[in-house]
Amino acid sequence: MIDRLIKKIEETQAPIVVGLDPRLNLIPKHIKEEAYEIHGKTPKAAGEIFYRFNKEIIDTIYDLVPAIKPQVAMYEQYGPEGMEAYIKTIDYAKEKGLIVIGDIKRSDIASTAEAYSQGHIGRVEIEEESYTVFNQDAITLNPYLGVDSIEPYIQNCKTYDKGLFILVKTSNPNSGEFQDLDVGGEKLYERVGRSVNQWGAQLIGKKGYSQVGAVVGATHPEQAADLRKLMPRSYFLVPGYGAQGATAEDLKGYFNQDGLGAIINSSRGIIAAYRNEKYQKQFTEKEFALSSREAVIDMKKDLQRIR
Ligand SMILES: O=c1ccn([C@@H]2O[C@H](COP(=O)(O)O)[C@@H](O)[C@H]2O)c(=O)[nH]1
Repeated sequence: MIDRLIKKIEETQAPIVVGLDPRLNLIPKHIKEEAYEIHGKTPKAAGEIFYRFNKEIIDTIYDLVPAIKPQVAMYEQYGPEGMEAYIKTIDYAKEKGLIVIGDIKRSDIASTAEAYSQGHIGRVEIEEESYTVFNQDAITLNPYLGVDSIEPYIQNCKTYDKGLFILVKTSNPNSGEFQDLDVGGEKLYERVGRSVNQWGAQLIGKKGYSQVGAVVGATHPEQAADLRKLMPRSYFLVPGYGAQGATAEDLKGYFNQDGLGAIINSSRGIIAAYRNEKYQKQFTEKEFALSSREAVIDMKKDLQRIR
């Protein structure tokens, strides 16, 4: 996965992942009205709305970026209809050649992690048949339960060429509450970073990076520079740019000298760009996807300044 991701980053010259986090209040009226007319104001309509919205965005940005990151919470809240939209979004993005990072943040004891791993990055078996359910290339995980909770995923990374991004230093304002605690002379996030680096050492790709990467929030540049040194071969998945306030200037220390090592996420900043005055001057609400395209182009230019 990591070599495929790096190849696409090099081809597009865009270390960008577009977060597909649809919310009904961020979706253009015409899409909602058409779905409500057919399905009523139901979870079925929500699923249809999300898929149509995502598809139009994917169609408009797939040539510019290497990857998308659907956030499972947005879909899961609507039950099976929401999850159907999640799966359809993944499959469509893959058809368009995009790498898909499922933001699922799972964590559980090994025997349960095994089931998550099979469903999300492996294959599930039903008697003598086996199926791919969620065809993601990589997923996000929470490391709180320790290495035995991560091992079932590492096995599937080897078998199926998949990737992991493990929470190391998250972007939220209270991330320091536990992650910055001193644990024997270092911060907890540093301790986790060392472990992630070690877990990934067995999965280094041709380009020198591991299939096991880290989530490092764009809102903590000092900690990121520290982690960059501790975990030179881990790819960083970096949320927090745009809507959460981080800027390109904050991101310099997330990349290695080779210009690689980080992929920056923007979700609301791209999918809701049509509500931004800057793009409203060029495009109508019905042309929301063109606003998203323009926002990706602007983000790419912004990141080029610091790489
Ligand atoms: O530390 C983290 C880990 C994950 N996220 C996720 O990234 C996106 C950010 O969305 P924006 O709209 O660009 O703020 C969202 O899916 C989060 O769940 C994060 O923000 N921070």
